[in-house]
Amino acid sequence: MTTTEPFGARLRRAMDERGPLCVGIDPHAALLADWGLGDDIDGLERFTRTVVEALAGRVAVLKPQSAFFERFGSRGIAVLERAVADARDAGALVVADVKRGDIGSTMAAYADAYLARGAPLFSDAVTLSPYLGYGALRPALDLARENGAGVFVLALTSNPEGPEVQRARNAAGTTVAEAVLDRLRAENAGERPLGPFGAVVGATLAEAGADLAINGPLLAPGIGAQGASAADLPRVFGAALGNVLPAVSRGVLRHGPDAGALRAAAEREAEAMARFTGAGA
Ligand SMILES: O=C(O)c1cc(=O)[nH]c(=O)n1[C@@H]1O[C@H](COP(=O)(O)O)[C@@H](O)[C@H]1O
Repeated sequence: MTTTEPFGARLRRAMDERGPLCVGIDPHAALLADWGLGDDIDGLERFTRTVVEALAGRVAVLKPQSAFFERFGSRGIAVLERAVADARDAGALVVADVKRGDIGSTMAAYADAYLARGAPLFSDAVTLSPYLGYGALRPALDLARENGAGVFVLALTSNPEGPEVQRARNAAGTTVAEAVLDRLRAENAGERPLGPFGAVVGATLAEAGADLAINGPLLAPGIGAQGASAADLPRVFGAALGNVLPAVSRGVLRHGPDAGALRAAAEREAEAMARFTGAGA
C-alpha cells in the first residue's frame, strides 16, 4: 500500500475496516464552553487535540470544519494544520471541509492549498462548491486525481435553503443537483472499487429525487444536531446505501471532553450506520 493509492480505494477500505462514519471536528463556541474551555486559541487547541487523540485511531474519516479554525486567524489555521497532520498520522482519512469554489484560475490556487502534496494543509479530500459552474472545479479535480486525493462536491445539501438553487431546472428539465451528479458519474466511470469524486447529499432530505449511482462516495451530513438519524439513510439513499459516508459533528462532540465518552459515542454511531447501510464493521 502506498499513499498514492486512489482516494476511493483508501476510503472503501477505511469504511470496511473501521465502519462507515465521518466525525466532524466543529469547535463551536458553545461546545468549547460545554467542555469547560475558553473561546480562545488555547481552548481551540485543546478541543481539537482531544478529538484527534480520541478518534483518529478509530474512525474512518475526520472532517475538520475550517470556519471554526479561521475564526482565530493564523493561529487557528496552525491548529488546523496540526490536526490534519496528526489525524492522518494516526490512520484516519481527513476531509478538509472548506467548501471552496471559484473561477478556474483561482480554483487552481485553492487546489494547491489542500490537494498538492507537501502543502501545509494537504488533506485526503476537500469539500467543493460547484455554483460557479462544475467545470470551474477542474484544477481541483485534476490535482486530486494526480495525488490520490478526493473531493466531495455539494449536490443536495442538508440545509433547508438548498433546494432553491439545487432543485432549479435548466431548459432541458434537469435540476442543478442532477447535473452535478451526472458530471461526477462521468468522472468516476470505470474506477474500482469506488471513484474519488464524491457528492454531498444531506441525510435530512425527504427524498433524493435524483440518481445517486455515481460510483463515488456520498457524504451524508445532517445526522444528530440537524435532526436526521441513521434510520433515515435507506429512505434517502436507496440502492446507493453502500457508498454512503454518514457524517456527524455535534452529535458526537457533545459527549466530550472525556476521551472514553467520545470514543463510545463514535462507536455507537458507527454501529448504527453500519446496521442501516450494510457497510463495514
Ligand atoms: O459539506 C459538509 O460537510 C456539509 C454539507 C451539508 O450539506 N450540510 C452540512 O451540515 N455540512 C457540514 O457538516 C457539519 C454538520 O455538523 P453537525 O450538524 O454538528 O453534525 C458542519 O460542519 C456543516 O458545515
